[in-house]
Amino acid sequence: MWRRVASLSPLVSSSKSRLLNQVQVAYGFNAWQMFSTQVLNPVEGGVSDSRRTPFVTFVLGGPGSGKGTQCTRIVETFGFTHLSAGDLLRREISSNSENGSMILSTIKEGKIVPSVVTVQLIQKAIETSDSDKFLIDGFPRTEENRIAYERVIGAEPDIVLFFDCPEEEMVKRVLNRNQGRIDDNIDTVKERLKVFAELNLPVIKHYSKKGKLYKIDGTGSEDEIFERVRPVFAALRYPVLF
Ligand SMILES: Nc1ncnc2c1ncn2[C@@H]1O[C@H](COP(=O)(O)OP(=O)(O)O)[C@@H](O)[C@H]1O
Ligand SMILES: Nc1ccn([C@@H]2O[C@H](COP(=O)(O)OP(=O)(O)O)[C@@H](O)[C@H]2O)c(=O)n1
Ligand SMILES: [Mg+2]
Repeated sequence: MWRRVASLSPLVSSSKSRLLNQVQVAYGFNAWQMFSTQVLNPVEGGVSDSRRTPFVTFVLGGPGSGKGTQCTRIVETFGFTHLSAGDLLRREISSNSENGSMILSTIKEGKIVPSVVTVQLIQKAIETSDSDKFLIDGFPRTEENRIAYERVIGAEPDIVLFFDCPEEEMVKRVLNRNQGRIDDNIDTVKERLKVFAELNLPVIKHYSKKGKLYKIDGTGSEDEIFERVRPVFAALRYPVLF
């Protein structure tokens, strides 16, 4: 059995602020095994207590809500490894993989790439990293994404951040993003907002019900928003983190 002890004080669930204490999370025998920092050592007499599973944060929010920007800040301050689902998919396009043209047209239309593709990319990125704490940004976008991840990885995320931002502000930010993205145009943004409301909000609701959701006000300056994010991570009492 792979065990982890974490004490969390989430600030916000869905609508009301409430204090939660997640004291122990125990996972079964699953894909996280490969993250043990020590392996069974018959010479020294067994399994070390320092075996750990990675700490996973899903980072959600509509297009332009500031997920990537705040992930960069969390990485700088708390040392997480940032995995952006969108970046992984865009990398697949540039590497001319067999799925490249399908991914390109899906992103162009503002639709969602089949979960099997995205989950495989995330799984590979996790497996080839020696980090033990990940921010998975822009994933899961749909209930199908979420269920596929849980099935393949064999675990739920530890916490979920949701950047809540008015549509008007998100549109403004995306149209000013200037990163040469094929989906940063008004028509695709409209579709992405629709997809967000229809398919991503149910995922957010799911994690809210489970007491894992931290809803962050995504308006204001980057610094102001980070000051809302900081306490979430500062409150973690998890030996792997600090
Ligand atoms: N608080 C903010 N105020 C204004 N612009 C922002 C803010 N946070 C991020 N941005 C800008 O908005 C755009 C979208 O941010 P990004 O982090 O890429 O969002 P997401 O990953 O959620 O789509 C980027 O150009 C970014 O520099
Ligand atoms: N889990 C995911 C994440 C992104 N994507 C695709 O990639 C596009 C860009 O995702 P992104 O996370 O980089 O976009 P932003 O919300 O950061 O603007 C999405 O609009 C989808 O077309 C997906 O299909 N499935
Ligand atoms: Mg992003």
